[in-house]
Amino acid sequence: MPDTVRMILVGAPGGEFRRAAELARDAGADVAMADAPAQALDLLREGGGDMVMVDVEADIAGFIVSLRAERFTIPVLACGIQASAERAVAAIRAGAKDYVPLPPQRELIAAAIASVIERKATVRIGDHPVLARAMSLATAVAPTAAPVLVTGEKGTGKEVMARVIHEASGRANPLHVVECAGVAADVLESELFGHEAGAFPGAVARRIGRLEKAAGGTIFLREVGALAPATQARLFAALQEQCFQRLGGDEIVPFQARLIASTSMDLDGAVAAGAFRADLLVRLGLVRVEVPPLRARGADIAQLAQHFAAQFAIGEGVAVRPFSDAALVLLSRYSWPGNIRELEDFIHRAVLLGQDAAIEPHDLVRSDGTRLLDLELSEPGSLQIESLVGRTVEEVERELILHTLERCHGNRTSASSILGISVRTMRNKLRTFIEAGIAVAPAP
Ligand SMILES: Nc1ncnc2c1ncn2[C@@H]1O[C@H](COP(=O)(O)OP(=O)(O)OP(=O)(O)O)[C@@H](O)[C@H]1O
Repeated sequence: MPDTVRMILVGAPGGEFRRAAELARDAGADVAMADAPAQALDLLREGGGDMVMVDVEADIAGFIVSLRAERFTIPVLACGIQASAERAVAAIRAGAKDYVPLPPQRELIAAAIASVIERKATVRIGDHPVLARAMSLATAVAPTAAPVLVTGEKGTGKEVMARVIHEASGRANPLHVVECAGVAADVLESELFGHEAGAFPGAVARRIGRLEKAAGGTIFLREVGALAPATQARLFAALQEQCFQRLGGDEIVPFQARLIASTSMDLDGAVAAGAFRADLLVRLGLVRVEVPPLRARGADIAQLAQHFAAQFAIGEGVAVRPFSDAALVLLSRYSWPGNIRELEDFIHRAVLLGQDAAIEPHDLVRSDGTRLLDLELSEPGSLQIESLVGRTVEEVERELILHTLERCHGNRTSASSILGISVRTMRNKLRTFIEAGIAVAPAP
């Protein structure tokens, strides 16, 4: 089932608010109506939510204080019928993300939903053998209940892979995405496990956590390596016992969600450094799916670029333009440290800025204006076999490993995936290089 955005709309039922709810539903949101902020809080505690839209005449400041006290981190939008500029500004000062005037305009409601919730594409572009290997493992494991750890550099498509697994699993409940990085440990614990009234000073009522809500579906923990030690311990116990308790509660809640976690960190290294629990890693990583970096995906780069160019051109209402051959060669020579997300951004700018009939090399620029042409690029063309003649296999292998590792910014897992060797073999080789006094790119 595709992911939906759950929106709580707070305002007097009927009239413009009902129309706003209809438009939000048309834009793909699952909308629940509440008469007042207190009822919205009840809805959130029971069923959660992704965004709230509140009548500017309501006590938005008080509502936002309650949300924070109960550790809800969802965005709030203000809306109103002919509200004064002062009221709209006051709502934004109180913490609302934006103000949407009513009567509602279809485009504004759709844009509000899209701007607050970055909806992730489930479309999967690319058929490079390295990706195909990862994909066939992902789909083979999809129908089972086994936890899956999706690894790979930032922006490679780990969340897209999690969605592929979820959709292939045929589970009815949608995918619940929980961001683990950059979220305070106590907020994340409430988000995951829920809490009972009185569990902590702001907990005025019971809240159902994501693990409970995702029963029968899939919970996706983004950047699981960022979990605080206490949360790691709680999650391990929940996986081990197949049940957990809400914070401050005694009731035993069964763990009925399929767990997928992602990481761009070297979690084996984090275990060795004592920053991540070894037993939790064993549980999470029962099956590991490695998403390859974009630079290792050959012709997929052009395919993805063409897909994004068409998608952005349609979105921006401009003509879809092809890439010149020179632009495609250029894209294939860059190392894409930010992977698909970086490619997406480059193509978006090219679509907006380009003036020619085709997208040309000079249209490919970074956000700071630096041209892709001026960035560090690999040599064009195929492997220079001639230059290898006269060298030993051992020397060539060593250089290949060291160069690949450098291109992967020291990421052992990515480099071994590109080279088609196990991480263990990679580590053993690197150890022998270091012992021989050869410099090796440090792990990120
Ligand atoms: N195969 C694909 N086809 C089309 N778009 C893709 C594909 N894979 C990834 N993307 C797009 O690339 C961007 C990054 O993907 P995603 O968020 O899944 O990466 P990630 O590895 O989870 O990122 P992070 O490490 O930052 O959490 C998204 O906008 C996504 O839609």
